[in-house]
Amino acid sequence: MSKTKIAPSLLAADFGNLQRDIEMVNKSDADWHHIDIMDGVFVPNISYGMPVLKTIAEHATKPLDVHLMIVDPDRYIKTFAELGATHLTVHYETCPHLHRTIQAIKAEGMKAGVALNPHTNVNLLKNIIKDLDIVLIMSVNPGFGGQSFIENTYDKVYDLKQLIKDSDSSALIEVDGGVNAKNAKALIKAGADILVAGSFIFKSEDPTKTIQELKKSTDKWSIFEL
Ligand SMILES: O=C(CO)[C@H](O)[C@H](O)COP(=O)(O)O
Ligand SMILES: [Co+2]
Repeated sequence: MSKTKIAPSLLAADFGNLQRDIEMVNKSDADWHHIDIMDGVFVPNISYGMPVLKTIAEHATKPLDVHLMIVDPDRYIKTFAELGATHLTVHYETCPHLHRTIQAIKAEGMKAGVALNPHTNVNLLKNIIKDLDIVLIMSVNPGFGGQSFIENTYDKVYDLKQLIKDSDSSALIEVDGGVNAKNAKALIKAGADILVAGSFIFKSEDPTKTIQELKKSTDKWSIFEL
């Protein structure tokens, strides 16, 4: 059984059929629902906000992995907890008091994550890595789905894995942006634990099958390596 988690990004879902797409994920081999919140300030795009998240939470049966691409995320930590987020990830680039932010997320009973933009060095997390449940490596510039995967992500994942091991941290590595069947295995080999995929899943002919195949491909790889 693969330990790799698959988190379909609802950003690529059909919003006219949101309930249908959430239920597809519920019944699939996916592990989490990935929810992208964009504010049009930190990133040049606005996705959706609280009323949509409330609807997602009403229909979703798997953990809600919320990825905040917003300035001053501290203002909304409590609200996201009340709406049902189980995992809350903030961007390193938006948090001048990152330690305080992480503690505030945990105090609300959620798992805490930090996301890094493609240019942000993983070693900047050295002094907080033991406090983190997740580090999300952006493999595209945040703000839009459907972009091409940035190739230096493999090295970043590998470096982060070393940092996690050296620090005796239990943080999981999540990779987000342009993930597909072509890069999934190499990402896991580099040390990724969670793969987020939006367009690759929802724009495919049979999203349920695509999730199943993505999950299976990570499985096969681990068996092959053992
Ligand atoms: O955080 C994100 C964008 O900022 C999305 O989660 C990500 O882009 C997933 O979509 P895709 O797989 O289509 O790239
Ligand atoms: Co995301």
